[in-house]
Amino acid sequence: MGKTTAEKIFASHLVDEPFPGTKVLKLDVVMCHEITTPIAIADLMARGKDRVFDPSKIKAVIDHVTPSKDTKTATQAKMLRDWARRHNIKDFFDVGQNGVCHALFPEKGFIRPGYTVIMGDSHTCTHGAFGAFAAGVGTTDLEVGILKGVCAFREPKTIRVNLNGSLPAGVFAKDVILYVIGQLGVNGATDRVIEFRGPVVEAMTMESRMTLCNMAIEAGGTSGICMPDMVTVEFLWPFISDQYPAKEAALADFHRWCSDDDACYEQVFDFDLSALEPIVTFGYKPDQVKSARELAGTPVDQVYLGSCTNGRLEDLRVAANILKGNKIAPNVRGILSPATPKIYRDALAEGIIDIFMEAGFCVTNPTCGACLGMSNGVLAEGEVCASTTNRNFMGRMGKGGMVHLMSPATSAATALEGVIADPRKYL
Ligand SMILES: CC(C)[C@H](C(=O)O)[C@@H](O)C(=O)O
Ligand code: SF4
Repeated sequence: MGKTTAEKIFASHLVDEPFPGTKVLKLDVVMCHEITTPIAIADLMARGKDRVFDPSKIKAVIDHVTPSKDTKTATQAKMLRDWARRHNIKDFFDVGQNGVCHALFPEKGFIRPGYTVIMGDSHTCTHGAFGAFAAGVGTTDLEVGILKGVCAFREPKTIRVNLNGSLPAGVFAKDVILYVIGQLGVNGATDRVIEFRGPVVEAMTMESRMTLCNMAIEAGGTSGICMPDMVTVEFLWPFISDQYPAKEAALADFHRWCSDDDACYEQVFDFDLSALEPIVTFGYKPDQVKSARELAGTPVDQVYLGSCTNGRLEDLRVAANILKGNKIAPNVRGILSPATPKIYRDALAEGIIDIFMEAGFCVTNPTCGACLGMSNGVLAEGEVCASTTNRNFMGRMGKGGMVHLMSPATSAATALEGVIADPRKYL
């Protein structure tokens, strides 16, 4: 019997099985940010265990609220900063170099096919786009990870989602994942790995695959996973070119992590996406989805472009193409947070930032900020935001505020009209 990618990673990283089904895995990367890691640090210090297993395998960033907005967030940032210095963690990203963790760490080339990755953050599943097993964990697991470089998991079963056909114009990875979550439901993949397969994924850039895997958790999934292929090799090539004689050799090496043809899945879904429309959420759960066409005309107060889901260069490009030469509606505020400094600078160099500013957008520094209602665009009570983020929970972007999740294209069209709009008319 063949193995899935997740099964291969579990088998190759297994160090112990203390109880049947509970597997302790060796970790390749432990990622840290300033909201959850300081809690782990404080506890480790209190227990006299202020140590790290391997500073080169720990990556840390201040990203959720940055630069700090008040004493509380400044203290969280300081705890992470002091800890990174104390333990000689070289890959630590502070104000000026920092960006949203799930965009920044892949951009730095920290993730490889076959890796095990944990972080005290639910959207860690994003990194599965590289063919890795990447899972969000709680404080206790994070502490053990930092201290010993291992983590215990119940081995998840894999759900295979075949994305067939090809995406029509104006339809993007975000529409695909919103549609998939709509089909699976918010608990449809609980404690499962979602393996994204098929021609639609194969045609996607790494950025789009990250958008796809990013929201696996919104269907309950432990990790999303895409098969590593030449797209993966091309993305990682600047970081691995000294390790392989040629790209084909890297591809052959990565290929061993792909699921075997005779691997066994708990469930298989087949979706033909050739007629998929732009998708928007309408309620307070990410599986409450309709087409942008059906929701067109719904008023919004703010449009937000950014986050670990859709704050990457290709997202900004798509939105800029729609905004170019136009002004956003007078009733909306437009906010753009490029996800990393590199994305920001590349967007500047391409004239994208100018297009956003000409259209009337406010451009913030790279940060999570508005995505979780902490800074740089918090909603007032009763306000509605069209957003490229991943969660529409009640009050997510501000107490009493409502969020409609959508693609960068749909949010750009919505910004121009001041009401939810179908982006296809701007193509
Ligand atoms: C702050 C952090 C723990 C949280 C998460 O785990 O997801 C945040 O990133 C979010 O998106 O709500
Ligand atoms: S951008 Fe939003 S979803 Fe992503 S890590 Fe930050 S707060 Fe969480």
